[in-house]
Amino acid sequence: MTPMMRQYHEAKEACGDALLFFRMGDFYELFLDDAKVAASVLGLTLTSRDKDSANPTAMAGFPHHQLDQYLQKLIKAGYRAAVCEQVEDPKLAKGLVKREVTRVVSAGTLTDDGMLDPREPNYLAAIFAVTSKNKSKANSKNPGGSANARPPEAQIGIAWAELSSGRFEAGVFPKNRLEDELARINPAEVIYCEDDPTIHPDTTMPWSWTRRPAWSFALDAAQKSLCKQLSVSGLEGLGFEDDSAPAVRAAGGVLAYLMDTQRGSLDHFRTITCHNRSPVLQIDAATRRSLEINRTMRTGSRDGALLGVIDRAVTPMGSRLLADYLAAPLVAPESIAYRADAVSELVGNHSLRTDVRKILGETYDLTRLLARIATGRTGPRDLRQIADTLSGLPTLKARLTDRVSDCLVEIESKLHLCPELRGNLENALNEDCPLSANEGNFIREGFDEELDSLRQLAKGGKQWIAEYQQRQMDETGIANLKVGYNRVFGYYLEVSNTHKSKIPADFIRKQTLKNCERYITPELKEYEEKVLSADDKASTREMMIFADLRQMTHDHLAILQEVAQAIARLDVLASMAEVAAQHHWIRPKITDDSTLRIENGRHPVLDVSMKQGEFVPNDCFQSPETGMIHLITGPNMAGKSTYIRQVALITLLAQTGSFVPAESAEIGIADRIFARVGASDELSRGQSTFMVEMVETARILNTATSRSLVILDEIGRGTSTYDGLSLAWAITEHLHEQIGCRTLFATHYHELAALQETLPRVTNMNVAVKEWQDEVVFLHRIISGSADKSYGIQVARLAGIPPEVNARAKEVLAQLEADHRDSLDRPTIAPPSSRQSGNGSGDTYQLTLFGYADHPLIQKIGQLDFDSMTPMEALQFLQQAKRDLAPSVTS
Ligand SMILES: Nc1ncnc2c1ncn2[C@@H]1O[C@H](COP(=O)(O)OP(=O)(O)OP(=O)(O)O)[C@@H](O)[C@H]1O
Repeated sequence: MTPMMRQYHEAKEACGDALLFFRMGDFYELFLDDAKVAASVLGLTLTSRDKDSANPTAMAGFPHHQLDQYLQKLIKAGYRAAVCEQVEDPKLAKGLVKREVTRVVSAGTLTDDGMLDPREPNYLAAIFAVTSKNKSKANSKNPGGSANARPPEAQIGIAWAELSSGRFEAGVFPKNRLEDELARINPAEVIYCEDDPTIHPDTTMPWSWTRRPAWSFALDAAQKSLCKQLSVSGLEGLGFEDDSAPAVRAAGGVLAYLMDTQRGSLDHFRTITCHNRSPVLQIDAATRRSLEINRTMRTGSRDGALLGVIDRAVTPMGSRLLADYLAAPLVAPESIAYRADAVSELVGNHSLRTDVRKILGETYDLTRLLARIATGRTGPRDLRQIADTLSGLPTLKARLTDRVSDCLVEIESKLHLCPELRGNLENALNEDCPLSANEGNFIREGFDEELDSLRQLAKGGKQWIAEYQQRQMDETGIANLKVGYNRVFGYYLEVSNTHKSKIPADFIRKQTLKNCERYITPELKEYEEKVLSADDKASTREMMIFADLRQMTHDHLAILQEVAQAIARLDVLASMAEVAAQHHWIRPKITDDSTLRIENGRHPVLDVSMKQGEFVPNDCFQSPETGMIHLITGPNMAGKSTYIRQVALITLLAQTGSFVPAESAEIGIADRIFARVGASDELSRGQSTFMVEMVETARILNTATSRSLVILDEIGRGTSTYDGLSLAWAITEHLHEQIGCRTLFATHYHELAALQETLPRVTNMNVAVKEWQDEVVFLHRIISGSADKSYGIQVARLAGIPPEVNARAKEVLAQLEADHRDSLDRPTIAPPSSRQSGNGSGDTYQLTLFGYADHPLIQKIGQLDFDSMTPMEALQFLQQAKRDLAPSVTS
């Protein structure tokens, strides 16, 4: 093995399962199996080293400037990559150039702008489950209560961090909420303990999974490393009490992974937030999908989802924070009011809003710039952008003075101007700076005397060389004599063979090429010395100044992070205000009960995307007094789903502090929102559509509280009509009797309308349509009462079902309806046994699909007196009954 291959294997060993990008001169090379993966995933050409040997080594490579592009492709394909750089100047290296793995890149540890969507956070999450094996360690001081207490709910610690911003949070959650919490965080990568038998990575999820050794989740080590990183003596002060051990272990896992992969400093991780200390509106993964909060269901894109439509943020920081706000709306009325007051002020003050947005629009992504400073990956352009961002702050701060809302006052107080830092950066850096310091020439002329004089010398030297070339041409009479430069000889004079005879005696020949010869002269060498050393000295000096500026900025890290956070918050509030002002949204009244009063509400997405006035507004009034369950019937395409989603989205928006699309709204704070809307295809997860629907419904029935908001769309559709209707019936009863939460249930089972007669808090609603010449006209207006017709066949025609199929469907429908009337006339269904025994009401009600109470046969049976009948008479009665039911039954 060559020394270089030995060096390669050492590096490869240190980076585990990551593919190793090995820097060789101007190329990155991959070897052996890595090369084969790279060839297939990245489309690189597979070649081999030592082709003639018995064991050639597979290799594939690409020019160094294409690194980002290939890293991105590899990470998208679910791989991790380690970058092994040359860490000394090859010119100065004695023997083999020193190389080191400088970072390991994975989906959750991306920081390069080119690989990140500026509007999306990019979290790395770690999960740590409390299993019987590690329970005593995880929760030593709180082993789970007394002997006869119920076994404690299984728990899981989740921590999440963003390398590109320094945001770090952790919390303990019931284990059955794992998927929901991960859906809220929406991480790019999830790490978990390889020894944990209870974690089964679901590879259909949109994040990648990485196994990590158990030691990296050890409690003691986690506590120590977190305290060291955050410069605190204990984690209790940050809200992590004894019962937070799983969260601490998960956070330790995150930190260990970052330290392992980043090798550089993590100075921007300065604190960690304990998630459990500030409860939020709980939204499970299915609801998040159904409501299309971040992504649309069909295309998975941000555009068209709530987030994409209402995002008017002018900075990427604002866009990312808005995503966080929508992912975790608030439940404390005072916190909601704190934000809403600020939105209100910005809505009411047009010029303030416009000015603020204009200044914010000129700032850069301070959060990510600071992360690059902290991790030592910063360049001159980053520093210049920090200076430019700071330069907008005085006007912004001035614009925010004398504000009324506490939130804006707080934001103003956090816009630290950092005049000294700004002055230094502005004075030192050119307006147009290169990305990398190695490119040089970014320090302004006049900033540093020594640098200026070195630059002058270098420039003067080059000029001298040009003059020297001219002089030599004149003196020798060689018109095509040139001064050239290469690394081996430095400066030389090049003369073509045709002029060989004119070479003066003081030219010293250095190299013979095919058509020319190269010479040096003592005079040329003397000047070369000056020029080159001046150039070198100038770049060393420039690097020194750059390092000072970087250090100075690093010293302001904490204060600048506060500024970045303030800018992001202001941007989100101004974005909310902008949408509200543009689309005439109003501030909802937030109450602490379970009322919902929305007058002329609109769907937030359609309200923004449809032309003004096109969307038909609708009311929604729910309260314990006026009814908590709305059963909404109506034809297909009438707008049932739109309506129920609109109510859920208005509630969600209201709890983020935003205004809402309505004429007036009173929203009782919901603790959870559940949406079971539309069939989601989970075949890849091995579940049928009906199964998914039932799993999600089961979860609603098991976890909703009286303060929740539930929206259900056509529950039971994926099975037989009888099964579906029975389930929908029983689910509605359960929601009414046992949970008592606000519920909007859109359904095609018109039979459910009968529930209004016996369940006091059920109200029937339907969506108005008009029939006109066998056509159906959708009015999209929600009115009280239940629908009497489905119009499915008319809607099918609109969808392009061929006329002959449509006509036949009408015939079949007519036949079915006639049969239905003859044989199943007004059946009855008894109320649930619990209700019968519970309140003794014993009500019965009619249901056209069920029971046969009014059937003549049933009535005859009811009139029989068995005591006075002989067995033969009973048999004869049965025979006659069978004959009466002929022909359908007897055949
Ligand atoms: N209030 C409204 N104003 C204007 N257009 C609306 C309104 N509500 C719904 N629509 C339009 O009608 C279409 C159908 O709405 P929606 O999907 O809510 O109907 P639906 O009753 O749930 O239908 P289905 O029973 O077939 O699922 C939507 O695409 C939307 O564009």
